Amino acid sequence: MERRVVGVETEFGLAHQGRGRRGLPPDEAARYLFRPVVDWGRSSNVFIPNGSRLYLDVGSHPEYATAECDDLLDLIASDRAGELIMHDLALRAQEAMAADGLPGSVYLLKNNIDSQGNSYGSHENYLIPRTTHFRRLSTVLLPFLVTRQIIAGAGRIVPPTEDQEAHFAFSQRADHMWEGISSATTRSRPIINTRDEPHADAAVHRRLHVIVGDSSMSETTQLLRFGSTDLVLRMIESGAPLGDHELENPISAIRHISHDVTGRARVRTREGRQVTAVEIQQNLFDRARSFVARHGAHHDRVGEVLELWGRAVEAVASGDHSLIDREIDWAIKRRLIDEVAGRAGLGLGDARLDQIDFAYHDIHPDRGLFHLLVRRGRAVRLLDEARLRRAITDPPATTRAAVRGRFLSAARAHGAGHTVDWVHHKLVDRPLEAVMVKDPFAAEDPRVDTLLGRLRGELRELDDAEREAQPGPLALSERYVATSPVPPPEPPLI
Ligand SMILES: Nc1ncnc2c1ncn2[C@@H]1O[C@H](COP(=O)(O)OP(=O)(O)OP(=O)(O)O)[C@@H](O)[C@H]1O
Ligand SMILES: [Mg+2]
Repeated sequence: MERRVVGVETEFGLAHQGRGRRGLPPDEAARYLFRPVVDWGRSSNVFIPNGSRLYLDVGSHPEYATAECDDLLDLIASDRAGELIMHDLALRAQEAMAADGLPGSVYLLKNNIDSQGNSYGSHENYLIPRTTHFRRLSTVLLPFLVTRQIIAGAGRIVPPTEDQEAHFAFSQRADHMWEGISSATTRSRPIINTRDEPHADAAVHRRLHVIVGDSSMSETTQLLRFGSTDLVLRMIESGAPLGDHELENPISAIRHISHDVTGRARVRTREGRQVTAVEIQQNLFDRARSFVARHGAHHDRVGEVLELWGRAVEAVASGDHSLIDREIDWAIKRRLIDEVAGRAGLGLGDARLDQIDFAYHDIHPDRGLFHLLVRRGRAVRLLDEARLRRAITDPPATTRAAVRGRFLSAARAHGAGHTVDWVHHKLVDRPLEAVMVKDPFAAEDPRVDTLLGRLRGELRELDDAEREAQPGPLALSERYVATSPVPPPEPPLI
C-alpha cells in the first residue's frame, strides 16, 4: 500500500482544583468543558470542521480523535491541534466555573494513568489490506508493539510496593494491558483490537486498532511511534521474511520490559529462545533499513524515522540516554526527574517527583513541563506554529476528512440539519440521498457536491482573521457564510 490512512484517538485526564474550596469532581468539570461543544453541535459527540471528532463518553475522559491522515506530519499536526482545542475549552470552562462562583484551575493531562492508577488510552488506527495475514500480526507486529515502548514510551515513575522500590519504567500503559490480540471490546485492553469496523470498504480493507500506545507529548516521539509502526506494517504487507519473534506470553513480557530501563530484561519466545527488547527492536530496525534500501522511501520522512529509530535502540542498548533525551518522551522526562531528584536530594518514591511526572503531560502551554522544556531547548519540535494553528480549523487536504469538513461547514452555513460520521454524510431533510464515502483516500466526492448543491444560496469562505474574530472556540468557528439569502423551504407536496 503506497499511502496509508492513520488516525489517533486521545483520551485526556481531567482535574479541577478549586481556589479556597474543593474542586469539582471530574464528571462535573467535564460537563463544563464540553459546554461550548454541546452548544455548537447539540451533542457531546461531534465532528468538527477540521474533520476530527470531539467526544465525551460517560465518565470524565474527554476524547479527541484525529481526522484520517495519510501524511505523518498531518497526523502529528492534527493530534497536536487536539491539545490546543482542549486547552481552549479548559480556559473557557475555568471562566464559566468562576462566573458560577467556583474559581479554580482546570488541568488537562495527556497521559495514561491518573493519580488513582486508572488508565486511559491513546489508540492508533492503521488502514491495512484485508489480505494481511493474521498470523504475521502475532509473529511480527505484536512483538514489535510489545517492545516499541523502549523507543516511544512516555515513561513513568512507578510507586513503591511491598516487593519493589519506586523506579522508572518505559511505559505508562504496559501494566494496564490484559490481552495480546482480541476482538473483544477495548475495555478488555488487548494490545491489538481486531473488532472489525473498517470505516472503509470491508471487502478491501481493515482498520487495525492498536490500543497499547502511550500518549506522546513530543512530536519527534510521535514521528518515530507512527513512522516505525507503518514501516513494520509495510514489511508485513510486502510478504518479506521477517523472522518469528512470537512471544510466549506477550502480557507478562510487556510488563517485564517496561520495568527494566536497561532494556536487558529477557523474555521468552514461543520457540523457547530468551530475547531482549533491544534485540527485537534492533532486528526489526535492521530489516526496515534494508527494506527501504531495496524498495526506496515511500514518503519524505522515512530517512528521519530510520535515523531516530536506530539512535533510540542504540541509546537503550548502550545506556547512553543522552542520545535521545531531547526527542523521546521517556528519556526527556527521565532526565528532568533525575536532575530534580539530584538537586533536591529526593528519592524516586517522593511525591514531589510524581507531581513532575504528571506536570510533564499538562497540555497548558505555559504551565506544562514538556512545553517548558521545549522553550528551554531541551525538547525538539517538528511543526511550526502556523501549521499547528491551521490544523485547528482545516482538515487534511488529501483524505476523506476534506469532504467531511466541507460538508459539515456548508450545511451549517445554510442552517441545514445534517449528520456525519467517518463514512456518512446526510442532510436531515434528504435522508434518501445520504452519501457514504467508503474510500478514506477520497478527498473529493461529486455526490457530496451534488448533495450540497441542493442547498441553494451562495457561500463565501471566511479568511483566518474572520474566523479568529468569531466569539466561540476557533475549532468550532464557521468556515463559510451564506451571501445570498437562503430561500424558504419548498412547501410540502400533498
Ligand atoms: N479507514 C480507516 N482506517 C484507519 N483509520 C481510520 C479509518 N477511518 C477512520 N479512521 C480513524 O480512526 C479513528 C476512529 O476514532 P473513534 O474514536 O471514532 O474510534 P472507534 O474506535 O471507531 O470508536 P469508539 O472510540 O467510539 O470505540 C479516528 O482517528 C479516524 O481518523
Ligand atoms: Mg474512540
